[in-house]
Amino acid sequence: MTSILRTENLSHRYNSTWAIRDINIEVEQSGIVGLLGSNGAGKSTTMNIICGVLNQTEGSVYINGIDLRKYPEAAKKEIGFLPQNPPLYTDLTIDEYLTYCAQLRLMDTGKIKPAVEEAKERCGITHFSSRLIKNLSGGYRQRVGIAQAIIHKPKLVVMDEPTNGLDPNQLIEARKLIREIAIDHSVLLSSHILSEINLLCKEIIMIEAGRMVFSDSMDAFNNYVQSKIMLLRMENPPPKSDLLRIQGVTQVEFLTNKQARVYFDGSHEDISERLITASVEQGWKLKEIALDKGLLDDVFKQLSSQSPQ
Ligand SMILES: Nc1ncnc2c1ncn2[C@@H]1O[C@H](COP(=O)(O)OP(=O)(O)OP(=O)(O)O)[C@@H](O)[C@H]1O
Repeated sequence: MTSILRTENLSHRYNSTWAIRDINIEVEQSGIVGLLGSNGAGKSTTMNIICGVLNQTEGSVYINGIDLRKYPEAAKKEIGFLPQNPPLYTDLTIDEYLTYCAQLRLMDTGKIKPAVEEAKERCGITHFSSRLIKNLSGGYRQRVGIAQAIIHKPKLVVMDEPTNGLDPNQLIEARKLIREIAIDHSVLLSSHILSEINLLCKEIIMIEAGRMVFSDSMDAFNNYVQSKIMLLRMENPPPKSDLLRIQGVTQVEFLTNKQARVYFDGSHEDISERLITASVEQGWKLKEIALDKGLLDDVFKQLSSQSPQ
């Protein structure tokens, strides 16, 4: 089956330095693929090129097998795009705005009204149809942004940091909506937050400083990234020097007076055993011991030094 998205050695420079270099992405027909990278890694550049908003310096983009550079109109029919700052016209109502977006997508006049109704229904914004966009909350504006991205029923929906800046309740709703959209569309979604990608995506592509450093399933990623940090919570913590005396411990950082981050060498099973034994012997009253995978900087360092790409 043809991949819905394939990029070949995608490279771009805005000035003399490359913003992205040799990005090779392949997205199959359904589900959510995450594009992870720190700020400035090249996520927006990659997504803008994939959506035909920016012309690449080198390389190719194929949407459902169609060369985007050669046949932009045909290829763009299959793409919906939610950029980092959704292109909302805030003085229009939701109905006016979505109708305008459908016209820009060159949809047949007779199909526009039902398409607007369907997109509103899917995004849960029907009850605000005649409300001006400027009078909507951030979460609802994001839904309108998603509605414009799916109005023409594209096969691929590209979302640039769609959960950025949402409050915790809006976040839950936005994730739910994205999962629903992914049932019958392929979704490529970017984030600089590893846990966000972990929650939503079945596959992950990671870029760092414009280069692809990882591309595989989320499970493979979690197995690949071996954390070298333990988080300990103790009722009666020892001094730092005692922790540093334990074989394999290389660094200790107290986050609160009861919680410590312990960096180690060797296997985590060995170090856990030594820490637990020391806790029993020395009476630290260990309440929690867990691997800490949350430090994206460490993951980047580990992957960029290990990856063959
Ligand atoms: N219009 C531009 N002109 C010059 N340089 C640019 C331009 N847009 C982006 N860059 C540079 O290209 C690199 C990649 O930027 P890009 O916005 O693609 O990264 P990003 O991963 O999306 O980051 P963020 O999450 O901060 O948006 C950065 O070094 C950035 O400074």
